[in-house]
Amino acid sequence: MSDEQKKLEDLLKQLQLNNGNGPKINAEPVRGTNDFKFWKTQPVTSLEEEVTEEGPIDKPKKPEDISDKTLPMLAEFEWTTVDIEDNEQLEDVFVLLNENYVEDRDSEFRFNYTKEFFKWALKCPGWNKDWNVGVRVKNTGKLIAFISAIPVTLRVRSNIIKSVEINFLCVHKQLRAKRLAPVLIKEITRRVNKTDIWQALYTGGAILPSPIATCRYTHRPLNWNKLCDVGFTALPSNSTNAEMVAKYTLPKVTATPGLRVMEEKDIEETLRLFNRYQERFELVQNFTKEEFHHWFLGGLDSTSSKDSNVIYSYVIEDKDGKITDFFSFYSLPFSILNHSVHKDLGIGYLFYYASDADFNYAERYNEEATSKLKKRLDLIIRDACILANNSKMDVFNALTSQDNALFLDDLKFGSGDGFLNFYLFNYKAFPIHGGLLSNKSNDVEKRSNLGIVML
Ligand SMILES: CCCCCCCCCCCCCC(=O)SCCNC(=O)CCNC(=O)[C@H](O)C(C)(C)COP(=O)(O)OP(=O)(O)OC[C@H]1O[C@@H](n2cnc3c(N)ncnc32)[C@H](O)[C@@H]1OP(=O)(O)O
Repeated sequence: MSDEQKKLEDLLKQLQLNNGNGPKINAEPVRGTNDFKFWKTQPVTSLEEEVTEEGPIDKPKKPEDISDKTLPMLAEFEWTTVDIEDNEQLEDVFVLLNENYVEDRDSEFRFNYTKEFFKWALKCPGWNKDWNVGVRVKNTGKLIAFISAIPVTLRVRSNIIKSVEINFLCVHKQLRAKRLAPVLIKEITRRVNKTDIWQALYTGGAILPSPIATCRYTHRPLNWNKLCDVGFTALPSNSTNAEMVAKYTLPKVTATPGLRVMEEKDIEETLRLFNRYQERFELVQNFTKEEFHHWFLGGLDSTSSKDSNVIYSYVIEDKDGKITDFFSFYSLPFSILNHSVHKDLGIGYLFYYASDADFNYAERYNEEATSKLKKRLDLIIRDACILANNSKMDVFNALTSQDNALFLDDLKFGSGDGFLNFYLFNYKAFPIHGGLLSNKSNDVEKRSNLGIVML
């Protein structure tokens, strides 16, 4: 591995952003399902099993069959339902997450979760106050653990599943390995089951029984100089600074004719385009109009996440006024501690996109269809990088999901060390291709059949 690659790998290692425990994946010894004391008791597909039929694992239950009582909790702690509309309680959550969500990091960088980010992530249409579950120290009231659920409608191949997405599971660093996580998971399961929902989607770096898909993180440096300055990377010995800057420098102006910020009036047409694009994937989230509005135009109220620079959505309109493409990315920066000049590191994450470039072809893998879509995605995702850069983001992340493998190499996204596993709770499903070949490089030909992006 060259110096430059090594440095980039180091940079990428530090940028294992989503779900914190990504970097551990390679170090984990291989375990069998029986070694998972908690998970072997849950309705999940075991690691050894070959799925022969898709569908729920547990026998059907009714909400009345589920206990009304919270799970027992250790004497010094107590359950709390975090009211995320109360600024103080919301602050407790982001202090907990900012300080404890990401592991394996010297105390140089921290996620800079903001209230706006949480409002966007947790207050989606249909959100349930009861599903923001915390644990506090009885004496002091300090929040030491959290888990959340939001409602989603999933499509797994042709089956529509009313479900939840579980996210932001976190236990304070000093209280790790005390089996609190299984209690949090069981408590959120109880609360969700009480509303007659029996399936969940979740992701993580850790390998648990059993991933339905595995994707890899990729990262596109935008501001090489700053990434160097803050110690994320150093100048490779065989390159000049000018060469590295030239490699990653993007123009200020986007290239796609008709590109503009997505507006309220575009919602219906863009959702139609998006739904049609998503048909190609085997696992997707189905959005209602209201949900689409929330996830792509920001919050539900006037203090919208869009205005707070959390979610960025763009459409491309042709000369007849038809929307032909759309793309979106969100921002979740790091705070840089103890640096004299730089206080933040801007990080953009590719979210959803759609294009009609291959709609005239019945077959997704048709050579001409592939070439048209690749050309289009190269153009529009490059513009996404330009816009992210113009919005002061320093690096742009994408997974190997969706059709991403078509543009990742061309647009200079480097493969990261982290992998993200996708899991379904109480639902057996055949594996879904995550866009990786067996040697873990991008599968440019087949791309991915996973059409869902989780925060
Ligand atoms: C229908 C509704 C259903 C709803 C529920 C659906 C399921 C939702 C599932 C949750 C989806 C979350 C999605 C996200 O938010 S993924 C993000 C997870 N958070 C982080 O990585 C932040 C930093 N880490 C921590 O805060 C802690 O290390 C956590 C909280 C992760 C574990 O705490 P701790 O380190 O103190 O351990 P323990 O002694 O309490 O517990 C040990 C047990 O926990 C199992 N474990 C470890 N990590 C994870 C993990 N990421 N998903 C599921 N299980 C995990 C582990 O294998 C062991 O079980 P087993 O090996 O004995 O079997």
